[in-house]
Amino acid sequence: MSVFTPVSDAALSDWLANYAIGRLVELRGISAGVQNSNFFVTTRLGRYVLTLFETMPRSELPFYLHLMAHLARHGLPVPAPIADLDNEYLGTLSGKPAVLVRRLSGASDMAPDAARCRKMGTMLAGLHLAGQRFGRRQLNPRGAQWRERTAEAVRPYLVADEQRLLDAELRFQASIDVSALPEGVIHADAFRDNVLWDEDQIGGVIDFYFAGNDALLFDLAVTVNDWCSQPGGELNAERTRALLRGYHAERPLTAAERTAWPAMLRAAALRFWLSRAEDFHLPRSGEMVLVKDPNEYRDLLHLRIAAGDSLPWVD
Ligand SMILES: Nc1ncnc2c1ncn2[C@@H]1O[C@H](COP(=O)(O)OP(=O)(O)OP(=O)(O)O)[C@@H](O)[C@H]1O
Ligand SMILES: N[C@@H](CCO)C(=O)O
Repeated sequence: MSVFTPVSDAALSDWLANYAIGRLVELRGISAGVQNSNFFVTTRLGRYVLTLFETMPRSELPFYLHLMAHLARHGLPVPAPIADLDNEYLGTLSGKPAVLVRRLSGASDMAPDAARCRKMGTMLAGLHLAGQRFGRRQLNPRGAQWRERTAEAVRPYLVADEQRLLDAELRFQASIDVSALPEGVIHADAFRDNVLWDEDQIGGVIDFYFAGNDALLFDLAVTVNDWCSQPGGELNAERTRALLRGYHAERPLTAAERTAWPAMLRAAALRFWLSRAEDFHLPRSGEMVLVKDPNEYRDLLHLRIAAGDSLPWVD
């Protein structure tokens, strides 16, 4: 369920009077997604998605909206926000911060083949290259500081083996020098369900609300862990190499990134183990988070540690 705050046709019609996209033709709630209220909106001039932000503070939203506008200006298929007649992206509807973005075409593919993984690598490099010139900066909200804080909060809920794994991994990650890694704005949640395929092209990359500045390689690791893991969790070498090659052809990976690759795959696995464990053990009242299985990413972390240095790379 993803419509938490209702919007009536009448309220939306009034709101749209301050936009240049024509009168309302159809309003329909979207049944996927767990963070915000989303609606498909058709007007006389086109198709859009209306998002009402349920929990994110209004002050944090301009970073994301301007990032999406910036990436869209660079030709990437991301949801460009629509400005109202006062030239503002962010409005208020049903008492919530609200934005209209362009509706993109396609559907997600939960079993992408190597050719699609390669295209995803190309897309991620494009996002990183365009992001280099983005004028705003915000640290990855799920970066190193968040990791420490969240680990402390969820640790009491873990069993002894899990606590040992967590403590050892936090020590390991704290020992990694990331200063030589190229950094920039990363999507940070480019899972398969956030990418829409239109025939064999990527029609959309959505859900930028975890974006921030961090090592670009971390984004690649998040993406590879989700796109290229086999059912047991081990990386599929063909798909991993395809994704990395697609990326490398656009933004060549450096020697420092090669060295840091195993550690980044572990950092990415830890990040999603922690966020899922937090959602599971410490659900915040008033937040409607669909809890995904934390054990999947705990087990992925075990596997990446066990793999040591023998993980697929571009070569
Ligand atoms: N710009 C867009 N164009 C086309 N479809 C979209 C767009 N934005 C969202 N959708 C559709 O709405 C669904 C829910 O959106 P989204 O994933 O952003 O929800 P959310 O609740 O904000 O985030 P989460 O994925 O964390 O639950 C997507 O799976 C997709 O089908
Ligand atoms: N991609 C996240 C969900 C939040 O967007 C996860 O799988 O835990």
